[in-house]
Amino acid sequence: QNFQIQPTPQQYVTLQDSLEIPLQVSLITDKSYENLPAVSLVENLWKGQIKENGFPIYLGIQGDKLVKKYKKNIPNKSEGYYLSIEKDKIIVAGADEQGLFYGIQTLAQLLTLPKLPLVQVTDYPDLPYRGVVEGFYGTPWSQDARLRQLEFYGKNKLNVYLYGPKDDPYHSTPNWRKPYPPQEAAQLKALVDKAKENEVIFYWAIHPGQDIRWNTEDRDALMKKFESMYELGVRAFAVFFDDISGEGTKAEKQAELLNYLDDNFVKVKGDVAPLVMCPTEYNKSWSDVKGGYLTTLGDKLNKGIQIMWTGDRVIACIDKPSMEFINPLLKRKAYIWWNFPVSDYVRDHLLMGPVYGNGLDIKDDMAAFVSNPMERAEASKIALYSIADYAWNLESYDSDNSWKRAIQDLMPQHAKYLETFAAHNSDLGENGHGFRRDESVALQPALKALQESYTKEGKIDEKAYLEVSDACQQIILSADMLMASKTNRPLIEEIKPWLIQFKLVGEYGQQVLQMIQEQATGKTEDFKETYAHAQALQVQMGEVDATYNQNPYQPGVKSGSKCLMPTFNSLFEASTIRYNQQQGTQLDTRAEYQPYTLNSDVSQLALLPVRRKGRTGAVSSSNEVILWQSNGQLTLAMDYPRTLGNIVLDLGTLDIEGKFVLEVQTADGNWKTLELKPANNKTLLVAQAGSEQVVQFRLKNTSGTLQKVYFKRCSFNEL
Ligand SMILES: C=CCNC1=N[C@@H]2[C@@H](O)[C@H](O)[C@@H](CO)O[C@@H]2S1
Repeated sequence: QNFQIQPTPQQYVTLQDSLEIPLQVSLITDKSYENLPAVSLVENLWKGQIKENGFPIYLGIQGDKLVKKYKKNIPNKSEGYYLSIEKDKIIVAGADEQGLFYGIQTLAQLLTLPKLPLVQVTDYPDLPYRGVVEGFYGTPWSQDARLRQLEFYGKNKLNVYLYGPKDDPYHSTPNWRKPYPPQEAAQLKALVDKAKENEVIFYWAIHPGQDIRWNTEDRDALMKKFESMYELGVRAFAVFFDDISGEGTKAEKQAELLNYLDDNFVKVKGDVAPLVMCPTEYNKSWSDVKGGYLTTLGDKLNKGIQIMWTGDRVIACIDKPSMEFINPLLKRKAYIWWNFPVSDYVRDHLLMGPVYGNGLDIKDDMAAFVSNPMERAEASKIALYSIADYAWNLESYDSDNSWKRAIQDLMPQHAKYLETFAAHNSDLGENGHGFRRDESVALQPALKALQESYTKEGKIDEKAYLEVSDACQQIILSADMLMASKTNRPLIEEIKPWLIQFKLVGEYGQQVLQMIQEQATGKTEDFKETYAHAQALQVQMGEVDATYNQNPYQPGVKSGSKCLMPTFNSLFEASTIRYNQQQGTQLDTRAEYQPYTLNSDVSQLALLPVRRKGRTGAVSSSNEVILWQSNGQLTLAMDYPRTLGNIVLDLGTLDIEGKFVLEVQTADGNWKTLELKPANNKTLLVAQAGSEQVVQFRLKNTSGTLQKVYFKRCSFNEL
């Protein structure tokens, strides 16, 4: 059968028979359950059709005499359930109340079929905690987006949501000490209630590390803040010490504080979930095992406290070796914070592709698997759907099948169009973490064949040509249909700039195909106009990129950036070069121009992409603390000598005297030092590059020791 339960259940037996969906049902359950989320859910499935003599649905929890005879069928696993749909009754028996809720979520999915299949589902999750940490930099999700998320988590059996948006002032420095104002407090309370309805544990996280003082005053301030959150109904707490520098990074102090909170708040309250903490060294590439930070946490932190971990690098897939490295150090199973589909370091890209690359053999090595998503909440649901699938049943996870079901679930009426869009908007582009994803997978062979046959021999591979031509039509059609969609408007509004860009990519592809066709078949009279049309589309794509989603980090809108655009640009250039050779013309052959090149021996900077916007060049910023070794340097080289105006830097501190030196090399080969002056009361430094033409400039750590700085900005403009 083509219907699949989400997440894939542990055991699913169908009796090859089905049942008309009962119009009226009677709920037979222990009366003390009436306001359980599970019961409210089943009442909503048969709104108003709950009658005494209706079709019997038995709802029970292991231990109730009501489900005594199913004792053996109910899995002895937390959140497990047994669902049996029979000719004359339905039984939903949970190992606990969450399991009962999930059994009904599964029943709800089966009710979307024309008839109810007679099945027996025996199911439970591989991992005890599965969900989402709203932990990204950027615009925090809106209240409505969060309410929709919590409903989505209930449906997909995700049971944790950690509230920790870096840019929420009451979560982080300096206002973490202050209680939420009434309006925000009311909104958080609404989220706590919605989470409860969906059997989701709502974790409220605090991020005090940048300015916390290790004294009783701040410790009490933290207790007080937790108390005020407890009043709002929060029953799960987290403390994040990531992306900070200075006093707050000390492991002993962090452990002391957390143990205090554990002993004097969590254990005292009695109805609060285990504390979760996010360490300062939160990935292997940053950890200095000998330094003892991780082993201090592992040794000193109360055993019940969970410790988060992102894997071998900030952005990395999780596998067995990763877990074998960290668990012994922490002396517990790491609580995985998976940095996907978060895109706060590649903000001009959407990550809509399949979830793949995590080990299927590590269900016993992780305490949790939570995803850090994109600031675009609805668009994140494609990945979150598959993360729910993976975390519930690792061994049976199939990334492509899951991705297709995720898309079907998100836009049932436009699944084909959303799949076309998602397939070509999945890679991150160059980025400081070096993390990449597949893109345009199904079309890659044809794109490659078309590009090779034309750029090498000037010939058209007909089969590839037709396939790419059809794909371009599909792209234009998909973009138009999605932009005009009447369903899931919140998603369409989020991705609209990328849909506009995606349509232009399809149109640009069509013109480029025409260019190579006209050039290869000697129809050169039309070439000039087709060339001009392609250029007009390049200008429009540049406009979209310079208009939407402007932010100080990775501004703009990239679509089809891994395969479609590089292929189309390469064919544009090759056909224009061939045309110029044939006709003796001088048409400009540049499709997309990148005149600046970055080089660095500081590993966290080496891969950072450089972007050009108009006459401004900027190195993509990083959210992290940069370990800039002594004599380490960052250079920006020009393709040819250019006159530069200002060079602007933000290293998170003005105190670079005797630590960093900025120099430029002019066209005559000489180097000269530039004076960096504070630009305003924050941490911006500016230097005038002078009137001479510059070949390259470089920033060097001349302090003789390792420097820990931020890398918030490095930009320059051409005069
Ligand atoms: C285990 C703790 C992870 N803490 C992190 N804080 C940062 C997050 O706030 C970012 O969204 C993410 C992607 O840029 O990078 C690190 S990951």
